[in-house]
Amino acid sequence: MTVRLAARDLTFRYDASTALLEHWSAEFHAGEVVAVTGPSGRGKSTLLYLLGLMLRPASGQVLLDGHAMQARRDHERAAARATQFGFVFQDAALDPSRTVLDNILETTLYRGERRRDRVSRAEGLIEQMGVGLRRDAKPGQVSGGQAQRIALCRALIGNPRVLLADEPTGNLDPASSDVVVEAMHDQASRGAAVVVVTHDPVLVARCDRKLEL
Ligand SMILES: Nc1ncnc2c1ncn2[C@@H]1O[C@H](COP(=O)(O)OP(=O)(O)OP(=O)(O)O)[C@@H](O)[C@H]1O
Repeated sequence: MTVRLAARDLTFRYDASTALLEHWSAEFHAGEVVAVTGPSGRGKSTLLYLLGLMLRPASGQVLLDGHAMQARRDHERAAARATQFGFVFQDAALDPSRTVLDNILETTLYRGERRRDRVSRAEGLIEQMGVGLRRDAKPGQVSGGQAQRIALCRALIGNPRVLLADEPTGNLDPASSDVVVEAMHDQASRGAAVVVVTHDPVLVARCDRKLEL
């Protein structure tokens, strides 16, 4: 199996306090959906930020397709994030001043694709996720569950090689959760490594593997 993303010997602390992660290693394969579980406050979201190149560890490496990303400069890490990663934040983190459609399109702005093509892909995703919204709705007008699925659309539209999702089914009923799980497996079947932080046992059971933090 191809190792898409690897953590090697990661140590991380926010301040002088005890380390949240200490010499932590794991591999995430192309085609695989991995659940990360563990008690609240253990550092699961932090791990996703490290894997997603938003934080730098005190020591250790994150490797994307075998390339060490730690020593790269900020703009190179940002470029990798924009082109290779999709991220679903725990609170969806939609921009309230822009429409749902523009929130989803945000990550595709610099890809040199025609707007018409990007819009039709976004609309396909909105439909697939069963969000049931006018595309000119603003995030203030959507429910928590709709916001989560919109955030997933935004993460998927760039066809990421790595999809990192923090509690993506936290606000969802079982039918909507199902759609989200299917979408994550679809992305894995396109060759992505998918890492999902969750407390939801139903979601864990539908992942290929579980890592306990
Ligand atoms: N920016 C920050 N600065 C300082 N401490 C932080 C920061 N972000 C998180 N922490 C602390 O780090 C610890 C781990 O937080 P994190 O959100 O990674 O845990 P988690 O396992 O995802 O928790 P939950 O399951 O409740 O979402 C917590 O004690 C939290 O208070």
